[in-house]
Amino acid sequence: MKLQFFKYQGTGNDFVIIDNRQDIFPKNNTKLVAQLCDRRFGVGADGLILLENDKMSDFKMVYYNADGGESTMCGNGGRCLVAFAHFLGVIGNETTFVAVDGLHEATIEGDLVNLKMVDVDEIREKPAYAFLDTGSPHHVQLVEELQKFDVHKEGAKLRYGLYGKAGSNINFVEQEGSDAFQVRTYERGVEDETYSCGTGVTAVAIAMHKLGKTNSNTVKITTPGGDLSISFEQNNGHYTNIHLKGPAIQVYKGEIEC
Ligand SMILES: N[C@H](CCC[C@H](N)C(=O)O)C(=O)O
Repeated sequence: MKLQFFKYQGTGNDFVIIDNRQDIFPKNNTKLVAQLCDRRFGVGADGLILLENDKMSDFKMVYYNADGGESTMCGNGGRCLVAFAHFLGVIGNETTFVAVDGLHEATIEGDLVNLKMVDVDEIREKPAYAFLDTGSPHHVQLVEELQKFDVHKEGAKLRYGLYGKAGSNINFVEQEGSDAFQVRTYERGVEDETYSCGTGVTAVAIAMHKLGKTNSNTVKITTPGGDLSISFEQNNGHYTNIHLKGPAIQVYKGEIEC
């Protein structure tokens, strides 16, 4: 089968995106998804995303990690899918779409996509880290000298050790300023460090506010793949109106025999 795909990246978190409104993609073929994401034998990506029709909203997002398994919400992937839907003319500059964690509103202006994330009501605080779910599960841990930190080794230890089979994404953080942080993320389902993780930087921004490391409701996060901005409201420990904003770029369009 000849398969047309588009390659997108959001601050270096990269995706194979397929217009599946005609329901042509073999969704249960885990091997095929993993092969398409393989950086040697396939296109290469952190994940694969399907754009599908939805009766109640503009479109539906289906997300798969590079290991081929369908997974929880992808913030950077959601931003890239909004850019793709705009490119196809499925939407204008505003949209509401459905993903595995519910409805998401988003706006697009040029290359910048502003995506509303799910509310966060529970943040588990431990002495050395915080754990919260921003559409995907995230461990958030402050470290010294982040640039020298062995993210892959330490991330895998926590992902398989502390979080067992279900796992979690692991974010290591260094404070840069009163409302600015650097983040590097070990991503579940990629089983490696990615250049950026959208639900991850969202988790970091909220955890840093909860821990009192910042008093600002708009936080700038620098990742190896670029900068993202997270804004939110907070009342009695409940975080709402959470927005993840950053670039989402179409890299190329391709065709693959599979
Ligand atoms: N690997 C994540 C999903 C993708 C998250 C990330 N790419 C993002 O931008 O949020 C998980 O299985 O929980």
